[in-house]
Parts: sequence; C-alpha cells; structure tokens
Amino acid sequence: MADSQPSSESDPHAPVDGESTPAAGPLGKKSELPLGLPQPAVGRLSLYFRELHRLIETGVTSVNSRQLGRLVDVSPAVVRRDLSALGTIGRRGVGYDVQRLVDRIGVVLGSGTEWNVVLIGVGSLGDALLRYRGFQRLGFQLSGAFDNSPRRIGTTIAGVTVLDAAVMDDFLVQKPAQLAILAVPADVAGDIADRLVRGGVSGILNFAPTTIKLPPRVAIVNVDLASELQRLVFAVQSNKSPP
Ligand SMILES: NC(=O)c1ccc[n+]([C@@H]2O[C@H](COP(=O)([O-])OP(=O)(O)OC[C@H]3O[C@@H](n4cnc5c(N)ncnc54)[C@H](O)[C@@H]3O)[C@@H](O)[C@H]2O)c1
Repeated sequence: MADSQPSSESDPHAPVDGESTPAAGPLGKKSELPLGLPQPAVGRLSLYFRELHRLIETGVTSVNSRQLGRLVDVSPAVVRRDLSALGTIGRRGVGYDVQRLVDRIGVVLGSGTEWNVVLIGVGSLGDALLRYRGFQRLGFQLSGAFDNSPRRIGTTIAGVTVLDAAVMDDFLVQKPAQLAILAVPADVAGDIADRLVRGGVSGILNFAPTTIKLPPRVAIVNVDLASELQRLVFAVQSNKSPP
C-alpha cells in the first residue's frame, strides 16, 4: 500500500529536527528519491526552485544561502543542509550559481522531464485545475480529461476536450500517462484509481476525501485543503497572546 500522507506532513516550513528519517519523494514514493531527502526538504526544494526561477527572470546569476533562505522563509543553515544533499554545488564565500542550482533541483524534482497527466472529474475543482497554467511550466502536460456527466463530456476547457470516462482505459493504452489527478466524488475514487493503476499510471494526486489503497509501486499524494485550514487556525491561535 502506498503511503497516503496528509498534505500537512509535507510542510516545507515544518521543524527540521525530525527530518532524519528518509520519507516519501516528490510523488510520495520512496524509490523516487535517490537522495533519501525527508519530505519537508523536498517541499523546500520546490520553493527554492520557484524562487530561483524568479531570480533568473530578473537577471540574478548567483545567490547565497542567506538570500535564498530569506526568499522562502527558512534559515541559511537549513538552505545549506538541503542543498548539500544535492552534492557540492555551492562555494564558500561565493554562493550558488543560480542556473546550476535550478538545473540540479529540476533533475531531483523530475521537472526536466515531460510528465503526461490525466485528470478525472471535471467539476468545479477539475475545471479550475484544467485552467491552471502553472502545470505546463513545470513540465506537466495535461494529456486527457475525463468525466461521466453528459454535461461535461465534449466540452473544451483551456484547450482540453473532456472525454467520456468510459474511454479512459483505452485512452491510456493509446496515450500512456505517468500521473493522474483525481477530482471525483469520494465514493468512486477508489474504483477509478484501480483503473488508473491497471492503465499504467504510477502516481496519483488525490483530492477526493477518502483513503485509497494502491500497490506499493504506485505513489499517492492526498491534498486536503480543509486540513490545511485547520493548520492555519492552529497557527493563528498559537500566535494569539493569552487573554
Ligand atoms: N482536497 C481538497 O482540498 C478538495 C477541495 C475541493 C473539493 N475536493 C474534492 O474533490 C472532488 C471534486 O470536487 P468538486 O467540487 O469539483 O465536485 P463536483 O461535483 O463539482 O465535480 C465532480 C465531478 O466528478 C464527476 N464524476 C462523478 N463520478 C464520476 C465517475 N465515475 N467518473 C468520472 N467522473 C465522475 C462529476 O460528473 C463531476 O463533474 C470531491 O471529492 C471533493 O470532495 C477536495
């Protein structure tokens, strides 16, 4: 069974003390992470990656751990530790070459590769995800979208035509996808996930509020915005001074 971690466990700003245990990789799958990086560190790599791209756009060519730490709100020591796990890519007193660092993090996060992604469930959430432009920039190609509602089938959203979920299995044979996003109601998510696994998908991003059991070779990451809100409430309450 693949780990199904709540998204809060991947909080890149989580305390670093307990990070010695190697945990899930970018897709929640242990073997995907050659470096045994703990999951919060993987989350921070994504943040570094985003900020480094911004630096490149503004013509910055080198950055040190203090500057990078400030951009993602972590200490320079954490930045140095995270980046040292990628190999020797920084030089004392000089800092990191921004392009080299982006390339290295990109390899670790798999963003140098094109990932075919299918989306199942084109309701309110699926519709918004289809319209999100950020996926493509990171190499995620939405190759197919599926729904079982006649109101949705045949519509085109952000250039992707929604297909009947009944043809999904054949579609995956013709056009394999490595990843899938599940945005269907909880009661059908497990069955669809099984079909995706049989169709060769190796990672599922699951939005449905249910636990899905999959073979260990398939990674799953669960996204739960409600529990993120609870974390936010907890943080807000912790910051409040006692009455
Ligand atoms: N994780 C989160 O933070 C988060 C946030 C919002 C919604 N959700 C969950 O995401 C899912 C989608 O939410 P929504 O608001 O878009 O719901 P929605 O009802 O608007 O959309 C669900 C879509 O799934 C389709 N569908 C139903 N059964 C199907 C099947 N067997 N095959 C293919 N398509 C099927 C429906 O036709 C519909 O278009 C729900 O499970 C919801 O609880 C999670």
